[in-house]
Amino acid sequence: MSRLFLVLDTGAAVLLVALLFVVYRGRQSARGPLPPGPRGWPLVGNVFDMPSTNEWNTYMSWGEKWGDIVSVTLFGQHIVILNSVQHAYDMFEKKSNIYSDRPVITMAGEMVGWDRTLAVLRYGKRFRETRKLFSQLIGTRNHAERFSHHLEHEVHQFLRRVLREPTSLLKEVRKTTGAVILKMAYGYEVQEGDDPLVDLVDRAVEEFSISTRPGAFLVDTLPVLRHVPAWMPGAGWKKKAQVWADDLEMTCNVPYAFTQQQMSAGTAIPSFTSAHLESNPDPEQEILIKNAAASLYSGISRSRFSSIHFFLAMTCYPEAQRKAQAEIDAVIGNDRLPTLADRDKLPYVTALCWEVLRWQPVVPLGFPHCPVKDDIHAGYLIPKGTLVSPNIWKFLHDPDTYANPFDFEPERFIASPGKTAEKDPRQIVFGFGRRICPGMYLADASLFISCAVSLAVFDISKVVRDGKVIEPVIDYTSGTIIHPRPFECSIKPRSANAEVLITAMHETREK
Ligand code: HEM
Repeated sequence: MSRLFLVLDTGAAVLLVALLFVVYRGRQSARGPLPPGPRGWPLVGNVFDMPSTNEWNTYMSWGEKWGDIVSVTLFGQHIVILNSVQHAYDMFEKKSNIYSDRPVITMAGEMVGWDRTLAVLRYGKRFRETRKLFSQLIGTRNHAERFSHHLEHEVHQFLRRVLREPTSLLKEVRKTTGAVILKMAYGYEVQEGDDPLVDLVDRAVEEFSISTRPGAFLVDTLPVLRHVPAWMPGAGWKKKAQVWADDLEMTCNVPYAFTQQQMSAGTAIPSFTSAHLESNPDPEQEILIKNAAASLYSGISRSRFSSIHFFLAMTCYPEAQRKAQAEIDAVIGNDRLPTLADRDKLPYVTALCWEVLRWQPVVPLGFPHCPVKDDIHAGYLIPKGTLVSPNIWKFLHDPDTYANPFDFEPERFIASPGKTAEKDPRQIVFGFGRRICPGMYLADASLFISCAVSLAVFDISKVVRDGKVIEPVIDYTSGTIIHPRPFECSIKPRSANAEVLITAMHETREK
């Protein structure tokens, strides 16, 4: 008897699900068809189709099968992937009044607390206020250039440390990007050796990257799970969320308190926080300033990983490296280092930096934009709240835009008789519309200066061990922000003169 009930119950449940599915599909078609995509299952949708590594490749192959706008669902959440940059411009820029919101991310945003920072903030008054503060610091090319001495100083420190310890490249890149942001945001000068604040910020940034990784936490798809008690077996992620929330809280408060204390002592170095605290001491503003300063952190990892991509590219493509060095030698000579002001005189080095951005974009799928209301785009229904992800990686490897897209060829950005330059990748790599990366000028300037001075003084090559050349494996992590897995490279001064130059730059600054 009980088996009969079980069969009836199961049968009824299946019938109900099927009915809901038909009604649901019917409702969709009444409003317009959703973009095509792999066929999912009732209720769970495309759970079994979603890739867990190199997502951008799978999405690109879906594009070849279903077209430039592909849609899937996960437990009822619509996800749209754009495989043509034109759709990204048409939706995020031309219809920016609709497509400027962000999705609610339960784990990273609500539970850890990153929703106080710009990248995760929903569109609205708070977003506009934070973005405005942010833009006042680094929103234009002029702002970035105003920081050129600071950028150059940190990069010279980087050269000196790498000269001393060439095998600790990753650690030194981390320290340099941390130092740039901490000084700009708080007027904090990092210490020699390990710096507690760089370590703290680094930890929080790593946790940001893990917690915003699409699909990393089931609670993002089923938000009701956030009410599961932390003691329940399998709820270890809740403890993790608490530890990460504490780290983020400290990352916001500790450097902020440092600036306040320096200001009271009259010893503060001018910074984003000190400037805003002086002009706006009211407590409501204090939270805004704290959150805007903390928003700077989330950008650190992107700048950092572009520098790592540069070292990987130079290890793999010695020909491009030689051409860039020849340009620096001819234009700058050997008795000084290039500066940001030399950029216009170094077109090949500039093109090489653009190619680093294009070759392996650090944010391959951008951050999702969400429409605030239903939209009909290219004849398809894009329901309110859909996660719309631009496949930036595909845009930058589209053979219609870039010839031989998988090769590393800086020349593609230099026009020559009978050949026009290919599209500037900065029009793609930094995202779109009202959510375009506000750190782009700073990122662009930092990448140029760190590439130019590194090329001026170092030879970067493959490691040779026991007479055998070690080929670096080009393999990437997954997630919102990606970076290459550890690889070996040899970094040596180009000449005795280069070595003198690195030391001299440091000593001149110290006097
Ligand atoms: C090569 C380096 C960088 C790349 C490739 C990059 C790329 C991006 C992309 C693709 C987005 C999403 C844009 C969109 O939603 O359409 C973004 C957003 C953002 N970036 Fe960057 N970024 C870089 C460096 C930086 C730096 C150095 C900072 C800060 C110092 C920064 C701060 C931000 C912030 C705060 C957002 C969120 C903006 C918003 O949601 O309104 N980024 N970035």
